[in-house]
Amino acid sequence: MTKHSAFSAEDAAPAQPARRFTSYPPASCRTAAAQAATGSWLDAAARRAEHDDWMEKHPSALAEFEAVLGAAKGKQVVMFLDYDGTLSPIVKDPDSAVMTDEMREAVRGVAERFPTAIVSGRCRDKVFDFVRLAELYYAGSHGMDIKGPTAQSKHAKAKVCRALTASTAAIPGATVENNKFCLSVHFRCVQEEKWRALEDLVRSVLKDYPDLHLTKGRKVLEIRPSIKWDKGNALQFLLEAQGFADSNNVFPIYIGDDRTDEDAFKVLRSMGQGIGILVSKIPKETSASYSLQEPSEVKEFLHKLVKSKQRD
Ligand SMILES: O=P(O)(O)OC[C@H]1O[C@H](O[C@H]2O[C@H](CO)[C@@H](O)[C@H](O)[C@H]2O)[C@H](O)[C@@H](O)[C@@H]1O
Repeated sequence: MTKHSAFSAEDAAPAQPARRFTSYPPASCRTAAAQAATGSWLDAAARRAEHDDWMEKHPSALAEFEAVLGAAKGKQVVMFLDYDGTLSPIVKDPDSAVMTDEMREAVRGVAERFPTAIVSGRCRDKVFDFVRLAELYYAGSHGMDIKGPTAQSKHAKAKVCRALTASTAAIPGATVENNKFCLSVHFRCVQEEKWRALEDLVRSVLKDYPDLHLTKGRKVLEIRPSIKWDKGNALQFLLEAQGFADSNNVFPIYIGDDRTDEDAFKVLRSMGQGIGILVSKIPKETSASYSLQEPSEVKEFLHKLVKSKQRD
């Protein structure tokens, strides 16, 4: 199997051997320096081994593209794409997480050939504003915007949004994002020493709202209604809505980077159909079968898929 070539530079073993000192530092420091260098080299080697092991279990969807195509042969590919960290890079300001025009064209190309859905934690309108492609299905608020909760829960959420905004104002850098049926409390710009305090504040606000629960994403606390409705349900709902319920001839491909995407990966595993692709540079516990390192590889994968359709 092809191993990942783009192993990150900071993980690589030091290029230089231990330096030679003439008079300074003294022998004891030399030993300490040599031990530190050996230690960090061993750490790097262990990290590389862990990464290689993970790549054996979750090979690159690009390197194994022909195998993916082989598995999809004769079946209807249905594409599911997470937004943040999959189609757009992770950035500090959630409102600036735009996708590039090249990525938009790649998604458009796929959507012209395969039924395609965006499944995001963001509210549907916001993710649509970023993607701006009319020909797609959109599932916002972790899929809740397909099967919307009641007006009463929306009202409760507006209240909790105000309460969270007020109570987290004391933590510099914390921001609250209203995702219509869900809320996000961002801490990417909060000093690490304050993370615990922020979580405690959020949890204390949520005590008054037993119908809401908290999950964690990439430097984000996500608050959602405690109903069994996640990206996995959204995937099943969208397959049914597109007429693929109980079909053996469907090959869903779900690409995502975060914990909430795991619900969709698990659904695919239990269906025994299609594949999940995790977008990650580092080894992570996942139910996805394949991996891609970053959004630029997602774009390349989408381009390959479009080309494969032209080959048919
Ligand atoms: O399901 P997704 O489309 O991946 O949405 C999950 C959350 O994504 C956004 O937050 C993440 O991306 C931000 C912009 O790059 C980054 O600043 C933040 O740290 C990440 O967690 C979005 O803002 C959240 O509302 C979504 O829940």
